[in-house]
Amino acid sequence: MTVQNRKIGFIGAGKMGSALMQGIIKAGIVKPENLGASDVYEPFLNELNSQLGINVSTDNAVIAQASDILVLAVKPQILGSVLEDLKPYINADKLIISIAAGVPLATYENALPEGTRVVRVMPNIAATVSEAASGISPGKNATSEDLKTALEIFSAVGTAVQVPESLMDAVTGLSGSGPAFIFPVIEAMADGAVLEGMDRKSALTLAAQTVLGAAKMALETGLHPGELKDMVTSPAGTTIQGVRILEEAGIRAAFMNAVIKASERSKELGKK
Ligand SMILES: NC(=O)C1=CN([C@@H]2O[C@H](COP(=O)(O)OP(=O)(O)OC[C@H]3O[C@@H](n4cnc5c(N)ncnc54)[C@H](OP(=O)(O)O)[C@@H]3O)[C@@H](O)[C@H]2O)C=CC1
Ligand SMILES: O=C(O)[C@@H]1CCC=N1
Repeated sequence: MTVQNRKIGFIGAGKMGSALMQGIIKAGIVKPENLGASDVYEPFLNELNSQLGINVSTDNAVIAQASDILVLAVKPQILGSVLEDLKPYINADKLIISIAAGVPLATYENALPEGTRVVRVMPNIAATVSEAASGISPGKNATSEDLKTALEIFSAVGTAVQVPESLMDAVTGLSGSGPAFIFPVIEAMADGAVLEGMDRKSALTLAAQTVLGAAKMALETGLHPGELKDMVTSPAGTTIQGVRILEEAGIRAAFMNAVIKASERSKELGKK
């Protein structure tokens, strides 16, 4: 069964919930009238209703009851109380997809009625432009059809891969948080060119396209990033000078540590 004729509801229509809704509508896998969202902030819901044509409510119960697939997109810190509120409206006919950082599948399975089908997903904000990277782990009651459904939804907004749940915190630290590690790289590289005299707009365009092009080469050639770096660094040329500066600044350790720290925070959030 495809998601085409199923009703998908979002509990929480903040940054990630609305990014996913935009991406899903853009991909055309669900009609706006089959999408719904609830949130505590009404003006934002009204904006989503007028921009995307989706159904909205400030009452989570309304969206939960109307949905076949319920995407939980609230902060991990308030998830416990949201699950308590939702419990009366959940049964084994509904598929629950949660994108909350850190929270293990067992938390949902224990808090919701026996047999509830849950899939845990960690997407990223690039769903807005159909380029999300998502990790997906099905829970103990999820069927193979449920996994297919989750893969269909998250592949429609980018790339989605199944991962064992034990790696979901690593996915969170890497691709969930990762866009925020790369945006400053784009900004800082552009700053360098601005310092050299380039206008800000051209500098940002060239910096962002450089990151996009490098990522595309890594994905499409399948070559090791070290080999790709070697293709740019001419002997006694410009690039190797820049590479030395980055190595002196400890860029590799900094990025590794950022991913590790974010993964650790994801683990911590799951324990609360
Ligand atoms: N942002 C990202 O890049 C990513 C986020 N995630 C996950 O997505 C989830 C949402 O994150 P994000 O979108 O950034 O957070 P946001 O704060 O932007 O969105 C959460 C929304 O839920 C609303 N809300 C608060 N309480 C309730 C409630 N009881 N019922 C319904 N809605 C409520 C919030 O309103 P208010 O602000 O008024 O409290 C807010 O609009 C988190 O669990 C996060 O871990 C996963 C991957 C990437
Ligand atoms: O920062 C966070 O906690 C969320 C999860 C991954 C991206 N944003």
